[in-house]
Amino acid sequence: MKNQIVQERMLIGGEWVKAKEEMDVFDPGTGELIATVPSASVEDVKEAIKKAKDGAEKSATLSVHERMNILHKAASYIEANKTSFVNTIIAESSKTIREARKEVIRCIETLRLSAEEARRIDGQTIPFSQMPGHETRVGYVYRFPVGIVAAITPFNDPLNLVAHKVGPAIAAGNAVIVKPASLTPLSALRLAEAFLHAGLPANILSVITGRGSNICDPLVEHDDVRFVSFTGGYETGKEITKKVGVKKTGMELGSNSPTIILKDANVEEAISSTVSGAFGVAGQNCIGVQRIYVEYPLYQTFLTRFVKETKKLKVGTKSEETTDIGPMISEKEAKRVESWIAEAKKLGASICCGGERKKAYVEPTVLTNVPTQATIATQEVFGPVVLIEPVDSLQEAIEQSNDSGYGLQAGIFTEKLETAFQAIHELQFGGVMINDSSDVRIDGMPFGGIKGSGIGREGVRYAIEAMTEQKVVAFKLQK
Ligand SMILES: NC(=O)c1ccc[n+]([C@@H]2O[C@H](COP(=O)([O-])OP(=O)(O)OC[C@H]3O[C@@H](n4cnc5c(N)ncnc54)[C@H](O)[C@@H]3O)[C@@H](O)[C@H]2O)c1
Ligand SMILES: O=C[C@H](O)CS(=O)(=O)O
Repeated sequence: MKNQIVQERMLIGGEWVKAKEEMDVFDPGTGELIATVPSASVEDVKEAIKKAKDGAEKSATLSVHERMNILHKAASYIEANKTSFVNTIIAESSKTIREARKEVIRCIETLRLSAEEARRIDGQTIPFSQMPGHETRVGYVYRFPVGIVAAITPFNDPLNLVAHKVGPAIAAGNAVIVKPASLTPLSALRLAEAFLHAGLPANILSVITGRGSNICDPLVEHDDVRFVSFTGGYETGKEITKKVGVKKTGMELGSNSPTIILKDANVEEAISSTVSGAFGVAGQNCIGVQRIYVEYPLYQTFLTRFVKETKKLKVGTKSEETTDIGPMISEKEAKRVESWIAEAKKLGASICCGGERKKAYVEPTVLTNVPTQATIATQEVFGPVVLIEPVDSLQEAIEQSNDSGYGLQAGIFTEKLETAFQAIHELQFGGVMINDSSDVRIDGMPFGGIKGSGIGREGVRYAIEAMTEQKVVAFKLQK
């Protein structure tokens, strides 16, 4: 039986509204139309900002325990409706049922962390008398909310990466306007429902659905928006930074993450971690393993074992428990990855396994001997493809790893502490994982990259810092 097509509404202030135009949402695995969402207009954006001004005043006056209570209640609502949230992620995104369950659990953690961190938004006293002439001054610094946060989010984690912006924004006493990915907007709408059930006052949260720049430009350019929190591709981030003007931004961008396997590595651990890191979410993971550098004595053994494990992965229907890899987010993206593989092969690369595409599904693919001028060697593939190359030494592995416009996270497998510390010091990334692949994140850690991978850090406490301003207060005491 064909799924019922749900005509969704978007949340502006405290009201669920339609727009003059609608936008279709498809299941990337079947190509079926699963819902329509409003395609917001510039007028809708302006209305959301107007409502958010009122929301920001309300949010700032909420006590810390009120914010904590709302965040915990939202988390509990999601926990009580876990299956529904899992099914929404499966329907609109690339995720398998096992991947979707993990994301819902992480979203609950993110919101509970946000509640906890709300009680830790503190300041410090300033010893003014350190400076001659200021002996009679005492003072302190404290944090206050920026006001309105614009949150623009990507398709691959349609729930938890929205929570990583909404949770900290509310914990810090802000209003937040979310513009979710046009391909996966439904989970963000369900998250908004959770907050309304939790008693979030009207106008603090809006979720405006629609396409990219036509509604994002008026959002990010507006002077009343004081923090732009963007997660997405490098090119989009670059466009946004040109438009935001004088306001705080957080940029969580792309990567082509490396993992180094030295000859003293625990091979079984390395294989398990890098296979999972390379092909989770069909490779559509910002910290997914795209490049693996293996020290020569281990290279052939590692490559043979990696290919053997890769061939065991089941590509298939997202809702089946046995499926390891679902579809990419669209057939268009799958064709892009297919063309990058073809280009690498034409330039001399070898395909050890995979390489085939069927509609939006791409087989997990292992390439070797990839020329450095190949697109797939330098850009972010954001698909189920990994390059495995030999290196003569740690130094060569570090040089190859750093030879990238990105710098999000890297991994290295070695048993030697000195080697690990050399890699930690010399790898130019926002995160270095030891005896793990690059694909490691907990929701409480500082997360973000350098170079083309972004500006600033997310992770609940760090997002709260970015979504607040500091105010210094000094009292001049009477002598
Ligand atoms: N660093 C991180 O934390 C992180 C996490 C997840 C994904 N990502 C990155 O996101 C990318 C994949 O996600 P995507 O394809 O949704 O990214 P994308 O840049 O295509 O879109 C991200 C968001 O920006 C919106 N957008 C598109 N064009 C825009 C424009 N001109 N102005 C303003 N907004 C615009 C989209 O509608 C979407 O909501 C990858 O590069 C991935 O590495 C990074
Ligand atoms: O795609 C990038 C994500 O931020 C990684 S994680 O899903 O949050 O671990």
